[in-house]
Amino acid sequence: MCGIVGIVGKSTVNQTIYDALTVLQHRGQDAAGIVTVDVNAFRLRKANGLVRDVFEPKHMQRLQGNAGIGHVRYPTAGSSSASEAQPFYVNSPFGISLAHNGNLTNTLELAESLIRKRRHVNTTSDSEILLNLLADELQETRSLSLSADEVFDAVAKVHAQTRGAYAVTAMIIGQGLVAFRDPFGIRPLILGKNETATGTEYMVASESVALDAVGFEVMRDVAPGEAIYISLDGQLFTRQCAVEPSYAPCIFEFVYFARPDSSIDKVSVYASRVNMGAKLGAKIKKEWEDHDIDVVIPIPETSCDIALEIARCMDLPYRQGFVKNRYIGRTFIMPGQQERKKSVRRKLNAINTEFKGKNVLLVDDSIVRGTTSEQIIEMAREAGAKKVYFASAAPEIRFPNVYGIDMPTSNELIAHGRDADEIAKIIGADGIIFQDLTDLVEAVRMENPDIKRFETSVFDGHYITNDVNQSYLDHLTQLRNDDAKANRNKDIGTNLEMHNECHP
Ligand SMILES: O=P(O)(O)OC[C@H]1O[C@H](OP(=O)(O)OP(=O)(O)O)[C@H](O)[C@@H]1O
Ligand SMILES: NC(=O)CC[C@H](N)C(=O)O
Ligand SMILES: [Mg+2]
Repeated sequence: MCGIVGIVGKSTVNQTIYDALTVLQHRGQDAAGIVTVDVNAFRLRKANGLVRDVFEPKHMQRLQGNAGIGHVRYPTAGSSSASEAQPFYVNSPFGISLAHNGNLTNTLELAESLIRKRRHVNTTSDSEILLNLLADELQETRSLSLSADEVFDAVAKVHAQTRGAYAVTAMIIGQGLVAFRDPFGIRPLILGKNETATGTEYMVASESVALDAVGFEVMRDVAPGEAIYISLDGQLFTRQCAVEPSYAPCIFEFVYFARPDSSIDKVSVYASRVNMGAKLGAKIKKEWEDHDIDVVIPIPETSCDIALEIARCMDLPYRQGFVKNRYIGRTFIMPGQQERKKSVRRKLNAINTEFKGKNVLLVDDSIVRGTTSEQIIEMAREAGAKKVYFASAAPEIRFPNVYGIDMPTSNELIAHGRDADEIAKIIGADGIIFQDLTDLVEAVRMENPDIKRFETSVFDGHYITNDVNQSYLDHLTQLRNDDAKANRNKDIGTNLEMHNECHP
């Protein structure tokens, strides 16, 4: 899940984009990039690493201009190479730079069609393909100065060819900023503004928290299939560019990805998590009527709001029994299983007194590979817990994700082909309980009943874009299982990469 941002401002935007990316860091820890438009040239800095490490003062000084886009990356296609960090750049027409959150599902088909059009894609990234597709459609216009309608026509043609999930910001030299969201709105995108003495500044971002952090006011979510165009002189245009748009936002944004202080599609992420806690608390009370739980303990950080509500519903004490090292990032979005495994104990440590002699209910937002739960249960026992129960605010994750979450192979999922008892046995829990899917959907929908459905494929195997079959999933397994990724990334660093980087 990456984070994207785009701004057309009235003064230099480098610091604003940087600040926005720092609050979107939870969406991608692998690489970061910013492109600004300095008169008629792009200024680019992108590299592997966290935002605070990628941009040194010397880079910031060169990122001049009143408009720009930014990206934080969590790779879900291609490799982790710095050359696949975003934004991507293509020189024709105009000069376009693009940042993408999501994952395309017809990448191969699109790559072939681009080859037939004599377009070259230099990396294995699906986002570079998306950029070339947009460029190719804009090329068709032949205008030297684009109208908003010409930009929207190009986006409509991109929609017609592209399958999968994509929220995009793209900067076109001499023209403006275009942002669009796939026809199901799988990935989030929000629009905001800032009134200044010299006019209105506009900004789009993955989450509202990015607007809050830089003092922009939220205008509204970008609708599924909709495109936003902001000319460099600051005029805002919008148009629906998809033929049959319909809301199906990814439910995992609410479970795990997004920050609780964000609002996505008019749903407060925090409120949806509290609702998840209420639903799960009610289920535990009903199904474990004679339970012997003494205390509810969250597994920081994402599950804290959920666990607190479970404790309240069950009339049990809530204790923060694990301390999180604030300098270690999110475990699940780390690139390899070894690194993920090692990081759990470096990240979380138990306060023994909260466990000694007690029956504890550990709460997490989700169990994906079981990396966290298995180790955390072991830690709870080492800290002296008598019994360790486990509650997951998401149902069993049994199917791969193809829309921008790196869960490409079912074999890596602990719940794949296993029932709750078998999962409890593997992670070493005395009992386990999962949220029902209908309750999870309801927990989010309660905050915005206008959303009729969500993208829930990891739980039910139903892929909203209707183009995902077993042979596609097998292909993905080959391409993106942990071993394949590790092999592919072995050469990184020795490869010659073609991207603009600021030399020391
Ligand atoms: O079953 P697993 O494969 O371990 O994945 C699930 C865990 O990973 C995430 O935590 P993470 O540490 O990424 O982030 P957080 O601090 O926001 O909870 C999520 O909140 C679960 O705790
Ligand atoms: N998580 C994402 O949104 C990833 C975007 C894109 N597919 C990449 O791998 O760079
Ligand atoms: Mg967690």
